[in-house]
Amino acid sequence: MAVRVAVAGASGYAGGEVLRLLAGHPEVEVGALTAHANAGQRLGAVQPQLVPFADRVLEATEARELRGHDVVFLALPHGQSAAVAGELGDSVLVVDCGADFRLADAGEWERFYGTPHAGTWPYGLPELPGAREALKGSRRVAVPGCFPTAVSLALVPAYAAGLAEPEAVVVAATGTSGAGKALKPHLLGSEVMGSMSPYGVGGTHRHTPEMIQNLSAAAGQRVRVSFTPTLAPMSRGILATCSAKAEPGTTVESLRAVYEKAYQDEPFVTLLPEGQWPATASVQGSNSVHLQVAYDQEADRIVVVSAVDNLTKGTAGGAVQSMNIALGIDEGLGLSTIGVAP
Ligand SMILES: NC(=O)C1=CN([C@@H]2O[C@H](COP(=O)(O)OP(=O)(O)OC[C@H]3O[C@@H](n4cnc5c(N)ncnc54)[C@H](OP(=O)(O)O)[C@@H]3O)[C@@H](O)[C@H]2O)C=CC1
Ligand SMILES: CC(=O)N[C@@H](CCC(=O)OP(=O)(O)O)C(=O)O
Repeated sequence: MAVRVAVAGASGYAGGEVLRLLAGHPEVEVGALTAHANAGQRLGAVQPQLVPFADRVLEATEARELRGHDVVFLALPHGQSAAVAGELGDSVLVVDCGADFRLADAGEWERFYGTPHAGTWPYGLPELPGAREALKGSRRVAVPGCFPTAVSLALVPAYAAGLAEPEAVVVAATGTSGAGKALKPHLLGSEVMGSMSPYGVGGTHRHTPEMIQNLSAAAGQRVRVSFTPTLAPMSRGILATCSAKAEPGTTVESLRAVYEKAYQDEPFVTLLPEGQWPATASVQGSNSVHLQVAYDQEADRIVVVSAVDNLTKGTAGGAVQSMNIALGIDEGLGLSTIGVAP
């Protein structure tokens, strides 16, 4: 019997990408689609790429529209998820693409988001140690942020193997879709085209505590992270350059061996052949993460570069992958490893 799924926030970028993937999922039947300002519109008017659902009408995001489904994806602004989830009942699988339930530390949540902490749900990054076990059978999933996905997959193997000192530096370029669909002057084409710029500099970006949480869990000690995001003139994609000082004895061979072992059985993480570097175009529209590692002998630093599509593996792909695990169906259903480059 098909799994009946609703999507709240179906007019937005994350909700639209969830629907694109669900359209190709063989065990899913798409039910209610909800929105906020766009409630009452045909989906085709705001998401014309979603042809199979074009004539669906967007409902208001209210519990009565979302009840009666096996799975509800929430792709809402931060702070909106707890109230909706609270009205859905414990037997419904709620997959939250927002940040509300990602952090375990209430103090860190309040420091970066400025609102009371809603709680902590199993974390939807299955490739992290222990994550699949926590997701299996769960009825709540917190989908990671797009940058923490790219950075955690890049650095967790090094920390888990004790190859890196507990202080990482990350500079990551992102496409503009990471900021959502709402109009913002700094995202106008005339501001973004032909230009790159940093934002959230100096430890202020809200994904920093999420990266610290994941890397510290792998390292078994607190890992400090200096994170600088930059906005790149592209719609989708993240290219994260992550580095940390190497622990004594690290060699390029030991580093590569750790990453080969960590990801040899992971369908959505590809360690590229030596000398080949990740590019955002290669993972666009796919649930893949591409990685490359290097050991900078002169600086004595491990350097790991990762590429993800922020909307696919960085949000909706990770959400669907986590749904599959939670429901006990094939983890790869509805997901592709193939990008759309060029
Ligand atoms: N974009 C990305 O790369 C990523 C996004 N996410 C997360 O996914 C969530 C959605 O982000 P994204 O799709 O980018 O944002 P968008 O701005 O593109 O979409 C927001 C969605 O939420 C709806 N909405 C807006 N205000 C409210 C409200 N007050 N109550 C209920 N619904 C509301 C909008 O409806 P309407 O259009 O009708 O107003 C729209 O459907 C966020 O939590 C974001 O952090 C996570 C990882 C990456
Ligand atoms: C370009 C841009 O603004 N990107 C967003 C990434 C948002 C994201 O991945 O997710 P959450 O909002 O769910 O945490 C940012 O840096 O805040």
